[in-house]
Amino acid sequence: MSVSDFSPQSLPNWRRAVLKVGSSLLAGFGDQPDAAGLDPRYAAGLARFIEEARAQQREVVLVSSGAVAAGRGRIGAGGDSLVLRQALASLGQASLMGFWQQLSDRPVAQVLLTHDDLRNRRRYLNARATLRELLRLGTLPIINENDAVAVDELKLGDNDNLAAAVASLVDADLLLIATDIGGLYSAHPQRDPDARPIARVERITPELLLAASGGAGKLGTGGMRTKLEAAAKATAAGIPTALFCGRDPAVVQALGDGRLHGTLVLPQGDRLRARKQWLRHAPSSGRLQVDDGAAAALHRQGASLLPGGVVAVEGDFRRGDVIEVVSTGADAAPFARGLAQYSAMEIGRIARRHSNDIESVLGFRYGESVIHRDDLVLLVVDPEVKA
Ligand SMILES: Nc1ncnc2c1ncn2[C@@H]1O[C@H](COP(=O)(O)OP(=O)(O)O)[C@@H](O)[C@H]1O
Ligand SMILES: N[C@@H](CCC(=O)OP(=O)(O)O)C(=O)O
Repeated sequence: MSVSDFSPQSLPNWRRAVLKVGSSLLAGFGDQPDAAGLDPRYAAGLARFIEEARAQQREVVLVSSGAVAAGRGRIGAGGDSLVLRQALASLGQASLMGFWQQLSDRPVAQVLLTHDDLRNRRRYLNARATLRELLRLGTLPIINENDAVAVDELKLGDNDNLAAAVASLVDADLLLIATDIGGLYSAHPQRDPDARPIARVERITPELLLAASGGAGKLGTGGMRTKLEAAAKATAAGIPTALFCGRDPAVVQALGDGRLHGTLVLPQGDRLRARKQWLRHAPSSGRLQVDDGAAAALHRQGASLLPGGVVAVEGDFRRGDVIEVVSTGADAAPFARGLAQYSAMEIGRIARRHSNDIESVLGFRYGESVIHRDDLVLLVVDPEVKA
């Protein structure tokens, strides 16, 4: 099996990507690994890819495994029980961050998440706001599962699935999964000599999942199966997913030039359409009445709803709920929907106020808008604005 099994194809155009780097690229192969058991021989190329992407005005959120391997390297513990892995992850996480910091020109920022954080609407929005802010500040956010507290139902289980969840969380337009093999094969490539490379996947079928179920490498958690599961989640949200070998400098270099040697899993529909479709049909928990100025701003593509334009609040919704937006006047049919950044009670207090006053009125602030433009969908097109 070699990387040249996968002939090049165009990578979809992207502006924000989530890059997942598995333990198989960070540890377990060095004759002289550093004190934490991590070895930069492959990570350095991936860090360079991230820097070059930033230079092209692209944003990358990194999901990095390797804490357990780093912890093991530090104290040389054998064994594989869950609680030992949790302890090793705690021992290794700081080393993992230090490792990436040494390879990166920009400040790195650690975000540890569990499944629970992503299921809970408020924590989901908070994590999203933090990640957006970290990107705005020009830092490199690095995400890992919060292994010390995550067991069973709290756990996403593997970083491939975590990366897919993060790709939706940050509205990425590409998920990149770097691993130690060229891409997806029709069977376990190290065990089946007839395994064929699969460069393009239109739909993830049960047969494909079965082909990918042969288990992980010696350091990895889920093998190809969890990568395909992650790709299924991301592509269902409209995010194309690329699987490639992070060990081959030529493959990583080509990626920066928009060429993929690996497996591309195609999105099921358009990313924005998938999200907007959801916003359009999710049950709403309340309404905001807005003045003409705000209505006109929302009709112009790209505007968020600011508290100053809100005239009245109806319903008892919470931060993160879907709400409708209506104009004042006789015709009260909603013309937009979106996710509330603040609860009904909070919006009641900041309505008609300038965004700069939010903090002094509420004592805290999640952001300047009551509905962020990324979370807003227009239901009707205003003919005057369109013309
Ligand atoms: N059908 C398949 N195609 C490619 N790799 C497979 C397949 N089935 C199992 N694998 C295994 O999955 C491994 C990659 O997963 P894993 O070890 O979990 O890596 P990582 O640490 O990068 O997440 C490969 O090295 C290979 O041994
Ligand atoms: N959170 C764990 C990684 C779990 C995991 O999914 O590992 P991998 O299959 O190498 O991506 C760690 O940092 O070691």
